[in-house]
Amino acid sequence: MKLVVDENMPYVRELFSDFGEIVSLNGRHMTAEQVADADVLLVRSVTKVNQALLAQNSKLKFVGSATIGTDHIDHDYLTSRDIPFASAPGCNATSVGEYVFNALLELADKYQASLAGKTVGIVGAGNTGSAVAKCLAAWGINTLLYDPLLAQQGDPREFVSFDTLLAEADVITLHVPITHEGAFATHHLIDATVLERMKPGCWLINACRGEVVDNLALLNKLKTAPFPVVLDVWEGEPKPLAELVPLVDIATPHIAGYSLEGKALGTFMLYQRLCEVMNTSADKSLTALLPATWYQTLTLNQLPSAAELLRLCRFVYDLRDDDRQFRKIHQIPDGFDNMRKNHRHRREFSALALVNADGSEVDCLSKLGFSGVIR
Ligand SMILES: NC(=O)C1=CN([C@@H]2O[C@H](COP(=O)(O)OP(=O)(O)OC[C@H]3O[C@@H](n4cnc5c(N)ncnc54)[C@H](O)[C@@H]3O)[C@@H](O)[C@H]2O)C=CC1
Ligand SMILES: O=C(O)C(=O)[C@H](O)COP(=O)(O)O
Repeated sequence: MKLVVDENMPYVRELFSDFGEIVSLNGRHMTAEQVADADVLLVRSVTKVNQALLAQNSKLKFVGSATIGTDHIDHDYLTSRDIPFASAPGCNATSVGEYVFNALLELADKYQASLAGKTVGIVGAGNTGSAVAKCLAAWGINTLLYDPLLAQQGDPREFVSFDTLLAEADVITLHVPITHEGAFATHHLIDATVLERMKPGCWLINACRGEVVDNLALLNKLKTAPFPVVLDVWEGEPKPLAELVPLVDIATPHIAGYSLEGKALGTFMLYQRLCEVMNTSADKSLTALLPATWYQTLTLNQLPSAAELLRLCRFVYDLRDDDRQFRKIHQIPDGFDNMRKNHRHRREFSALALVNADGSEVDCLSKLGFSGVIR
């Protein structure tokens, strides 16, 4: 069999070599000719999988996307061709949760604000929104959930209306798929009108899809009445609105989900699904592939202060490094994609084990709400 795969997918060879020949390609520029004789196609979010890409291929047996979002997939077309499809729901949700938590700590530090008194409005309470809520709950930070679809489905959590969210949230963080139709379409959910209705000085974080925020409206707002903004995703990726970048507090190139664990789990979930489709047993283990837990000696108080918590979070993942690099490269041709391709995968908190200088175990990470072995 021939497997055509996105070159930015870790552990593909370890997991898929038994199935046949692996051809790694640039996902953004994959062509119909390149996939014409593929038996299996494995992509990430930058490959549009549709009739234009697949029309020349009559032997495709499986398409997988190692991502949470599937807006790049023409599901109707795959169904019409009877081609099995799998994505990786939730694979990098912890990574997004930790990114947002780190971003909040950075903003609090920059503006000398306390997170304790803030109310964080989470738009979309699925896997990534819930991961954010978990981090915040562990620190006693008040959250509001807005998710009319889950509310309608009888999810037992408490939900608020969009009006309440706008009226009460000091921070709004976005965790919805990009959708263009229906009562709850998310395209430009945050537009000029909504930006005016947010509480003055409300912080805004977008780590879902760029088009959920009207970037031009945001630019105009920031020019006249600046407020704290974190953008991991941009309208028009890989070419973000150049004028917008200097006006936001933290700017990164769609890497909120780029923990090693999150990316690896995405690949692994496709491996499991392909094994099912091919009726073969999935005998490989993700744990065996991931590098060992790492250890570090840090001196920490039993209950870290906000400053100490920030130091700890920066030790695991220093968001400022990605922000600094992104500001340098975002206008260079291919800068956005090259930064993503060469991104040094950060580990999640679950991969961290800490001991105090005296050798005693540190349990403060459990306060963060992150699962994992703390030593
Ligand atoms: N920046 C990054 O690296 C990443 C971005 N993403 C993006 O984040 C999105 C969300 O991911 P998950 O939370 O895992 O998806 P999910 O499917 O678990 O949750 C999404 C939630 O949004 C809700 N929703 C849909 N329309 C809504 C609306 N108009 N208002 C409020 N809620 C609405 C749904 O009911 C659902 O509960 C993905 O679709 C993807 O586009 C996901 C992973 C990484
Ligand atoms: O999982 C998703 O959904 C994402 O947005 C991905 O983490 C984005 O990464 P790439 O698929 O573009 O590498």
